[in-house]
Amino acid sequence: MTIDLHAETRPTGVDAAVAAARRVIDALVRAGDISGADMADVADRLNAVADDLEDTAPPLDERLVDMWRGDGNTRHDPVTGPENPIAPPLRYEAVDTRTIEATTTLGLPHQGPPSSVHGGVSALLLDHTLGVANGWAGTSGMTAELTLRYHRLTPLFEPITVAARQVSVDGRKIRTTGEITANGEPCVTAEGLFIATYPPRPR
Ligand SMILES: CCCCCCCC/C=C\CCCCCCCC(=O)SCCNC(=O)CCNC(=O)[C@H](O)C(C)(C)COP(=O)(O)OP(=O)(O)OC[C@H]1O[C@@H](n2cnc3c(N)ncnc32)[C@H](O)[C@@H]1OP(=O)(O)O
Repeated sequence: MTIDLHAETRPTGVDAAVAAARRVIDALVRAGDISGADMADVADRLNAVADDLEDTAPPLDERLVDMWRGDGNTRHDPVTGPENPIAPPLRYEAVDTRTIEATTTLGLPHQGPPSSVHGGVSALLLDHTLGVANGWAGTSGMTAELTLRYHRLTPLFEPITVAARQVSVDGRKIRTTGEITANGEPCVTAEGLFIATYPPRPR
């Protein structure tokens, strides 16, 4: 089974609220305590929003079933999910039948070294992108090993491309490679071993 690469971001519903939350996260990290904003008031207003959401949320098991409906890609993951405010979000394009890529620009919430992407964020983006490349190529699995090499700093504030390719499938062992590039230069390269299995989706 191959998967859809695009979880379209909708202009309404939770996607719109999640896009607003991403703006809030970015603006808070940007503002810090040297901003002129009244942060006590900001905290009150954000807590009021959270109170409203918590009061109206469905039971957790109901939401889990909703999140995992269908058999293909999901809308909630922390890398591409239009329903997840911690997702940048990446939007993949097919390069060929086994290779995908996405271009994005990250900002201060994902900072590690000064003006550079946190190494753990790079690992997150690559783990997921390798996993989706497997889904795209037709044989999915869970990460058993992920080996990363950080060649140079990955910049914030300018476009970076995250790409992955399924290299081989040998029984249950899936080997997949990937990279993050900026200006065509590799910043991080990845080699992954995935095992073809997946926990059952909540139904
Ligand atoms: C299948 C259908 C799916 C459909 C989905 C379609 C939609 C797709 C859409 C969107 C894609 C989304 C993409 C998401 C991406 C995110 C990925 C993650 O973050 S995954 C979470 C992090 N990974 C874990 O938490 C794993 C935890 N570990 C485990 O569960 C097990 O250890 C597991 C599954 C990795 C292996 O356990 P075992 O019991 O199933 O398999 P054993 O029998 O131990 O090993 C099988 C073979 O693999 C080797 N193997 C296993 N682990 C190895 C390792 N670490 N290094 C080397 N070899 C290993 C073994 O030596 C064995 O080899 P020999 O058959 O004997 O030759």
